[in-house]
Amino acid sequence: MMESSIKEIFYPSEEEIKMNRFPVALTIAGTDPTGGAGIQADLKTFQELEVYGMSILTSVVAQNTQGVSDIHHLPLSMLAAQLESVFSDIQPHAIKTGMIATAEMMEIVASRIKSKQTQYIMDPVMVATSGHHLIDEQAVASLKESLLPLATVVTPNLPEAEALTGSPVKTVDDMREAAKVIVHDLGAGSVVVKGGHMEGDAFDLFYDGFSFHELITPRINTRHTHGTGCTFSAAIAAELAKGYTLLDAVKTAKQFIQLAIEHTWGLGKGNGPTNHMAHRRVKGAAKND
Ligand SMILES: Nc1ncnc2c1ncn2[C@@H]1O[C@H](COP(=O)(O)OP(=O)(O)OP(=O)(O)O)[C@@H](O)[C@H]1O
Ligand SMILES: Cc1ncc(COP(=O)(O)O)c(N)n1
Repeated sequence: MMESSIKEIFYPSEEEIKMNRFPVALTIAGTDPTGGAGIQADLKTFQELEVYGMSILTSVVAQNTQGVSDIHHLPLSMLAAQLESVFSDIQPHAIKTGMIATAEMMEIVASRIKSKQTQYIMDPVMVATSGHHLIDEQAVASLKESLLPLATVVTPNLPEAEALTGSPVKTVDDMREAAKVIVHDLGAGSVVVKGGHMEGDAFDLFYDGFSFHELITPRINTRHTHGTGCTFSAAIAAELAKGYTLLDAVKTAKQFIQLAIEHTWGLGKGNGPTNHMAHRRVKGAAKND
């Protein structure tokens, strides 16, 4: 009895194996030794959403809930070698990129993603919550020209939307304008402009090039929002890897991050990480409402 129940829970069905549709997601990002952001947060999120996670490191970051103390960018040859290791063996159904600090790194990643028919989620990580810059100034141009046009969806917060569009993004109207520029001028397939940095409700705006969808949840009054953007975009990647539509994936990711923030453990002396397991506590949480 025990044997069969374990098998049911942890192993894909014969059907899933046959269909080769055991969902696989890949994150290409930096690290966070305290586990709240970067590839650590991405892999936790993939796993919680029952997607097999793979990860490629771009930079090793010495950071915690109080800030970033040092960053080591991996040699370009190591980035290329990791990409070859993965793509020569296991094909992901969705690829997510987070922190990619230099233009050279972005060009290497873009050349591999371009050759893939896969969903690509770009989290345009630029500045950590602590204020530390995680990307070179000149890399922003490469992010816009090489990576962004490949994205199925891009998930800028307000400062990142400003950096991408060159215009202030402070109000909902600004968010709408920025969303149109990011899709129609910069070439992203779709965009979620995240309103975590605004006052009032946690208001995100999803734009797919045709219609706007407002995703609004009550703002949680907490300082523990380290890695919220990483976790949110990783959740979108997981849901797309499972075959859900873009709108359903974004809705599920919104629910996931809301619970992760609401049930934070408050770890660390600064801005603590979210609780990637929180969704398990909500019995029968709707997958997509
Ligand atoms: N205090 C909060 N309460 C509820 N939702 C929040 C809160 N802060 C952020 N969010 C939500 O978390 C998600 C991530 O948005 P946010 O603006 O924090 O991204 P970010 O700045 O890129 O995150 P980070 O840089 O910390 O990884 C969005 O869905 C946003 O609405
Ligand atoms: C490797 C990595 N990627 C992304 C972030 C942004 O997260 P936050 O804005 O919460 O610091 C980070 N701090 N570290």
